[in-house]
Amino acid sequence: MTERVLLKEVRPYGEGEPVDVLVEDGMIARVGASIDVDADEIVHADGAIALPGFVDLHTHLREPGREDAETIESGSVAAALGGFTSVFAMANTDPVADNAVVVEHVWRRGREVGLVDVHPVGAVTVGLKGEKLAEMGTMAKSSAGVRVFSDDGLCVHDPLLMRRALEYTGALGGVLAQHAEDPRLTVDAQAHEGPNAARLGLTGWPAPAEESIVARDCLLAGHTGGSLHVCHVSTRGTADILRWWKSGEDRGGTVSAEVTPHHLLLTDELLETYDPVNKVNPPLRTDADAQALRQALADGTVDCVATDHAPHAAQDKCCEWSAARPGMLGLQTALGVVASTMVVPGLLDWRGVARVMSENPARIANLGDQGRPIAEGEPANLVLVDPEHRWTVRGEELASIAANTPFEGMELPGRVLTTMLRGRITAHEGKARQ
Ligand SMILES: NC(=O)N[C@@H](CC(=O)O)C(=O)O
Ligand SMILES: [Zn+2]
Repeated sequence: MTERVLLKEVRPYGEGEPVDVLVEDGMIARVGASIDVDADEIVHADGAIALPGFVDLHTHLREPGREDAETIESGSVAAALGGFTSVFAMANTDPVADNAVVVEHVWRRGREVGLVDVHPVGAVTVGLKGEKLAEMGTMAKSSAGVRVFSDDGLCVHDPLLMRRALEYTGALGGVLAQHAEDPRLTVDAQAHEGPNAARLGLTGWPAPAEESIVARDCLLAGHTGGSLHVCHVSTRGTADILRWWKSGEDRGGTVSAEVTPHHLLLTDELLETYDPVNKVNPPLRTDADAQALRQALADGTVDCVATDHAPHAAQDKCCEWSAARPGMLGLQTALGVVASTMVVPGLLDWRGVARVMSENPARIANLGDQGRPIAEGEPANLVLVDPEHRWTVRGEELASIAANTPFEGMELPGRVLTTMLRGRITAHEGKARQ
């Protein structure tokens, strides 16, 4: 096992002159100019940017149940190659992660693979049915130590159940991640409700289906003192509600929010392709929405980026639009899309990227050893990024078993050179190291 790694010429947060970073026993032992010591491995970073390892609050790893789309192993490889050191594995597996047995399995398998910390998310309701609360306390007390709860894929839309869920997760010191989409505002929605969907004869999700749930849940978080995390914010109206919530007085409770890379970049103009690879929930919205989301991420209204990495087997994506499952790959393209939508136009600098891809998600999920400063005495959870390197996305070349990327053929800036988890290199120059 490598105990001592020397990173030559890195630029923490992309600022200042390159420095060397010595990593020993999982910790950053020294940061300074020209460190000259024996090491088990030397990484010549040539001025690459060093950031704290990325934390993804929203990943679908599909194990157990749909190992033909992704496994904890293949998803961990994708995560390490994407620069992640922690991922939160959503509960909509088969069987559902609504009990201690399933969350412990996911947690243990993640540890065995060892490329990224896999934190199982516990379901809020039994079987994701939205009827009665799952045994959240048992999942919290299990060896998996679940702290994030979500019925993601489905919305906890019953108001009393949501109130109780916020009270209960609050008492456990956890956070409730809501997939905000009121199913009673539409029937069989397939896209964003607007002229583009209408032209194709598709029923849509109206923006208020998301916004009304977000507004209600913010008020409930305040009333209960609970901790709400809004998954994949997709509309301008949601950003406005969050901005109102976060402005001014202390309203009680805590509200945080994530945006996906695809909602920052893509719009419902892609409906015209009629290619199910572009089908996702919440749906791709308008250009005005995407612009508002970029602004909201830049000004802190939306706290973080989360991938909503949602692999689907070919047969679930290569069919007619309405039969296709919603969801797209995201782990290996997240950095590139954030770089192109936020860094290149000057909306975020690299310190800002560290904030939205590592520090804020680590804070929301209460991870003590992630999203930490790059400084002596801190845990060595790091990613080295070459900002100049542009690469072309090829679904077949991604590590996921599924290949459903909406960014196929797109050239993205920013390449992950090295990912390091507690001092161990988990990915280097495009290869994971198990
Ligand atoms: N985002 C999606 O379109 N799909 C996700 C569920 C989800 O994140 O809502 C999935 O599990 O496939
Ligand atoms: Zn969701």
